[in-house]
Amino acid sequence: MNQELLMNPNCLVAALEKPAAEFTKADIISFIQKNNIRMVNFMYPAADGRLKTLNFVINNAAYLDAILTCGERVDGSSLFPFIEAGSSDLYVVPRFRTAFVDPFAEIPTLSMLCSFFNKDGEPLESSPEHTLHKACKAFTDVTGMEFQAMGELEYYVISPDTGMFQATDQRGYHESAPYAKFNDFRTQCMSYIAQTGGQIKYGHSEVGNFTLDGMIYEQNEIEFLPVRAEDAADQLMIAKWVIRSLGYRYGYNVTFAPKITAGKAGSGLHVHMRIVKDGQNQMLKDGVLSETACKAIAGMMELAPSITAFGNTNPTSYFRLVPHQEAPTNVCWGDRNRSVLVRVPLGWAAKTDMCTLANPLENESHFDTSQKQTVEMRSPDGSADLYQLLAGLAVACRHGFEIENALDIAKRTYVNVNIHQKENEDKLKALAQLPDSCAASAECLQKQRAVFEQYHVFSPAMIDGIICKLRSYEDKTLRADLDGKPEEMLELVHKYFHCG
Ligand SMILES: NC(=O)CC[C@H](N)C(=O)O
Repeated sequence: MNQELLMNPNCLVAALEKPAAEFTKADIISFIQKNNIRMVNFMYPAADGRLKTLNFVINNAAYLDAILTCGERVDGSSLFPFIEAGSSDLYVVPRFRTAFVDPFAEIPTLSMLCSFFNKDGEPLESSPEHTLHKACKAFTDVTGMEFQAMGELEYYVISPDTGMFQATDQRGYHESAPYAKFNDFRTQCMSYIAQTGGQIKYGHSEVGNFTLDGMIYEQNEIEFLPVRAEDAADQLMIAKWVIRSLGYRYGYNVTFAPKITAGKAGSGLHVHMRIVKDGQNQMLKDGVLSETACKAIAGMMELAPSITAFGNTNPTSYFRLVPHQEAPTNVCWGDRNRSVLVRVPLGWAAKTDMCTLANPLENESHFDTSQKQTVEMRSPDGSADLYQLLAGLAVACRHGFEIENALDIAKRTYVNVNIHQKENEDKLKALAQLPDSCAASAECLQKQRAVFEQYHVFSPAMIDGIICKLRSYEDKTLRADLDGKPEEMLELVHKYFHCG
C-alpha cells in the first residue's frame, strides 16, 4: 500500500484507502453507511474568520444524497458584510476532500468545509476561499508551477497558576513537563487535528511563558507540513477550531492574539512556502537557493507593506512587530535569521548522511532531502484571514516572476546579520519599515492594490472592504500613545482576544 496512506490518522483515508483529494460523493456515502454516521455538518469561514456550522440529520439515503449534491441555502448577509440583506441568499456546497469525523460530536458526525456560490450558481467572487483559489490558479498560469504553503500556529494557553514547577520566564522553548503545563493538551489537539486531515510536522512549547494576575500564560506551537496552499488554509482553519474547542472542554482559555503584553513574546502565524513543479521542490538548485526562490522572495519584499493588511488585521497586531521579540520590523530577508521578514531556514542541503553518522549501524539512505527547503514569511499573526493571507502571499510570489528586476531586489534586501544589534545600525536604517498600524497597512494596500486585483484575484470590493475595516480602527499613533501604559494595552488585548 502507498506509504502515505499507511498509518494515516484520518479514518476516512484509512477506510477508503485513497488520499482525501480523491474522495467522491459515493465514497462519502459509503463511509457514512458503514460507520453508522448519523449527522452531517457543513462548516464554512465567515468574514469574522471563524468557522460556522450547519447541522443535518440524515433523514434517509435520498436526503443525504440531496445535501451532498445540492448543498444548502444560507443567509449571506449574516456571514459577510459585503452582502446586502435585500438579496442575501447564498449556496454552501461541501468539498468532499475536506471530510472528517467530528472528534467532539457525541452523535457520530461527518463534517465538511464548504464553498460559497451565488444565485447564478457561480463561485462567490468575494469569498476568501475563492480568492485563494484564484490566486493559486494565477500563480500556476504565470509560472507553470504550484504554490504550496504551511502555517505555524502559535497560541497561548491560560489557566490558574498553582505555583508548582514554575517555568522560566520567556524560556519556554521546547520545554517539557512538568515545567511546561500544557503539553498533554497540545498533543491531544495534534491528534484530533491529524484525524481531521491536518498534515502536522510537529508541536512544542514556545518561548512565551509568564504569569499575570495569578494566571499562567504558556505559549505553544503546532507546525504543519507544506501542502497545496488551498489545503493549507483549510487545515489551519480546522486546527484553530479544534484547539479552541478542546481548550473549552479542558477549561483552558486559548488565544491566538498577536500580543498580550509588552516585553513578552507575541504569537505569530508564520507561513512557509515552496514552489513545486511536477512534484519536485524548486526552492534549491545545486544545493543553494534557486533563482525561482529568489524571485518569489523579491515579490514578497515588494508587497510586504500590504501583506500586513491581510495578515495583521487588528491594532494589537502592530504591538508584536517590535525589535528583540523574534518578530520582524523591516523589509529584508536572510538565512536562519529570526530578525528578518523572510527567513530561509536550514534545508538539509549539506551532503552528509546524518542518520548514518548518528547510527553507525545504518547504511547510507540517499534520502531525497531536496523537498524540504522552504522560505518563511514571518509578519503574519493569528488575526489573519487565512484565505486572504495565503492568497496575498501567492500574489506576492507570482509578482516576483513578473517584475524585471526581481533578482536585484532580492540582492538589495538580503541581510546576514541581526539587524537589531547596535553595530548593524546602518544596515537597519537602509531597510524599509513594515507598517506600524492598521492605518498604515491600509494606505500601503491602497497604493499596491492593482497587483492584488490583477487577473481578478482579489475583487475591488474585497480590497475596499479590507481598507475600510483597517482605517476604522483609527490607530495611526496608537503604538506610541500606549507606550508605558500596560493597563490600557491589556484593555485593547481583551477587545481582540479571540481574533481570526
Ligand atoms: N521561534 C520563533 O520564531 C518565535 C516567533 C515569535 N513568537 C513571533 O511573534 O513571531
